[in-house]
Amino acid sequence: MRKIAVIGSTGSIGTQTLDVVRQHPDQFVVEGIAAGTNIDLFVQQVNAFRPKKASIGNKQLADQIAPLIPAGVELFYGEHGLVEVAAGTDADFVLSAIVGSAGLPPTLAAITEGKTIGIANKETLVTAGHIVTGLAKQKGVALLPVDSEHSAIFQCLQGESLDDVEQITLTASGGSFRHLTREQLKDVTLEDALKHPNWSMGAKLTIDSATMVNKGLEVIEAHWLFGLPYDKINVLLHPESIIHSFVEYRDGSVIAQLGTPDMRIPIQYAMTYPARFPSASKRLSLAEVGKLHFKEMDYERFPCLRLAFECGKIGGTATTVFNAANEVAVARFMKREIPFLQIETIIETVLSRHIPQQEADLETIQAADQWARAMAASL
Ligand SMILES: NC(=O)C1=CN([C@@H]2O[C@H](COP(=O)(O)OP(=O)(O)OC[C@H]3O[C@@H](n4cnc5c(N)ncnc54)[C@H](OP(=O)(O)O)[C@@H]3O)[C@@H](O)[C@H]2O)C=CC1
Ligand SMILES: CC(=O)[C@@H](O)[C@H](O)COP(=O)(O)O
Ligand SMILES: [Mn+2]
Repeated sequence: MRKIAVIGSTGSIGTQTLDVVRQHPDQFVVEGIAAGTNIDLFVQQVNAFRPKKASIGNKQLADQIAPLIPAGVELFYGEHGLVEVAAGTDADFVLSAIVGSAGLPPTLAAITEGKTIGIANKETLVTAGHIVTGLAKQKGVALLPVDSEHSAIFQCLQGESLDDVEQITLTASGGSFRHLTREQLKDVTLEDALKHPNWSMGAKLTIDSATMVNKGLEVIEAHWLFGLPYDKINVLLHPESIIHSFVEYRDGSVIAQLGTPDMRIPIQYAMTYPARFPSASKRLSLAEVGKLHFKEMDYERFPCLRLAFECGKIGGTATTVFNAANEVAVARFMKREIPFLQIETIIETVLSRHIPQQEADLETIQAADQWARAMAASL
């Protein structure tokens, strides 16, 4: 029986993780769950899974739901609660699935306690990749990818040597506006941005996919997860999201991972690794799909991807600032304060005012994150 904790249990990844638990009740027990504001779903989850520890976004929400929490479940709130759920139970596997760099403290706490991490929260690696991977190495902790592209690469690397890898290619759907020109992007709405062509995901990630920031975050995530230099990481437009990513080896062989766009497949793989369990997910029929399409990335059309590569190569606090500026810009777009194209303007402007610091410790990273947030909010 694997004991798990889910950080971000009410979100897209969190609910699908709990679906996997429901499909394999004899394999998993939920020791902890943490969420933000969705108290109705959170209370349902607490009553269904009876974790030892549960945490909600803030004290006010905790007081509101306390009478609905069954005996035997300890209720926490806020950042302290996230850390309690991530690190303070008997769970041996923690699924890190909140959104944004808020995922950093609980992920570091779980690693410190030696827990295996299923890492969906890419912002954690982009914000402090060297700290997260350094601590994981020191503690002998596995960071198992959940992001579909990284799970694909991880699967393609099984039994292979990294020395034989010529390059890896992350596929990109192109997002909600892939058929639009930059001129047409001036007038797009929030509602349109939230319609991803292939995946059902949280709002922030869906917007990131439309700006191609998501692929930029994923390039940096791949650098940290697989220890590859940026010139070995490639991106290819693939509108169907069937080939989730692939690895090219030095003998000319290419190994790809394919599947229907269903996150329960990579989530379950991380939860059961190195075993594979049965899954109810829809099977891929290539005959039904018929054709797959591919196109070189256009870095003029998607400047945020170019910026992400640049920040990744600079390293240090550059990626921290890239991520934090984006988080604030996306939140502002979702509040309808700024038009879509200003997301990239804000990221670019904040980066242009930042002097990156190398080999930054956690305090320096957090200061850079806060500075970028304040700057992005003020523009
Ligand atoms: N969705 C997907 O298919 C994929 C997601 N990812 C990554 O996984 C992460 C989660 O994405 P996704 O599930 O789509 O996001 P969602 O917005 O759907 O869910 C986010 C979850 O985090 C919780 N949360 C957010 N902020 C806080 C906070 N400060 N404290 C406590 N809980 C918080 C939310 O709680 P509540 O809703 O209750 O407020 C919710 O449970 C992101 O980093 C994303 O990039 C990666 C690959 C695929
Ligand atoms: C499902 C998943 O992994 C998302 O991160 C996905 O990558 C979004 O798709 P695109 O960024 O390719 O549009
Ligand atoms: Mn992805």
